[in-house]
Amino acid sequence: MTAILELRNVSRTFGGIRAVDDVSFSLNEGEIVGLIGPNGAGKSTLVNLITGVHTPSAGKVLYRGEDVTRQKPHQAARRGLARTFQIVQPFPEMSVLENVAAGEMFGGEPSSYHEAEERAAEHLDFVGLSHVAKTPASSLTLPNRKRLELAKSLAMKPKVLMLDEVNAGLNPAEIDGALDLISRISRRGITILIIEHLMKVVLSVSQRLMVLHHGALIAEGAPGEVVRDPKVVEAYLGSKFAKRLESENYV
Ligand SMILES: Nc1ncnc2c1ncn2[C@@H]1O[C@H](COP(=O)(O)OP(=O)(O)OP(=O)(O)O)[C@@H](O)[C@H]1O
Repeated sequence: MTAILELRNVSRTFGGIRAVDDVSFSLNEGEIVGLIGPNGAGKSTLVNLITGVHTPSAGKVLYRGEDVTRQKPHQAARRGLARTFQIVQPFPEMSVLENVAAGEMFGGEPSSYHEAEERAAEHLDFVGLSHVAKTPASSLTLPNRKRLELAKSLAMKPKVLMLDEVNAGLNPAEIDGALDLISRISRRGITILIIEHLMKVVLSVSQRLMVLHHGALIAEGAPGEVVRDPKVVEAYLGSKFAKRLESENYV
């Protein structure tokens, strides 16, 4: 398999805090990889390092083998390194369709605004929001805001899509819908890095799992092995919960 994204010994410090500590990994084209770890482990910082929001203090970020360590956020976006945000922030006054069309104008290089809206309508159809296309984004329910966030990121023509807690706050039926959508996005060939606190969710979609703790990658591999790793049980899962995941056949 070809690595689409690679981090080599990446660290990032903020003052005295080592938010990301000597992290190395690759994402292969088309994979869905889960990233888990306790609050403050460095997950969001890692995404910010991949999308050019922060520059590593040390180490390298490679995209398709090209050194992109010092890229700016707009350059990362043009390369197709896209993310969703934990706190969903659409342009509230604009309609759902206009929100996605804005993403197309920025990342999709349409020949006209009309074309941007046409493509935006296709993204809304894909995520199941056609029926609220003309509604102001501010009036959407939480699950639909999350779908809008995904439609906006699809407008950016992502190659690697980083999903930050897209299932937080959803009920089980809404989570099933979101997981179905993530699988359909993956089938388009988009590589997915999913950051998720809900273990049952991350285990149901991830082909590989990585665990961050105090900024360092403490485990990486097949989900079943990672969940049984004593370091991961101690740092994150707790032995009771890890056993429950096994007994309920999640791993
Ligand atoms: N811009 C910043 N300036 C200073 N410290 C920061 C900055 N961004 C992150 N940190 C610190 O880096 C560490 C890692 O934070 P980060 O938000 O990446 O963790 P996280 O794993 O995403 O947490 P959560 O699951 O709560 O979102 C924390 O100690 C945090 O306070």
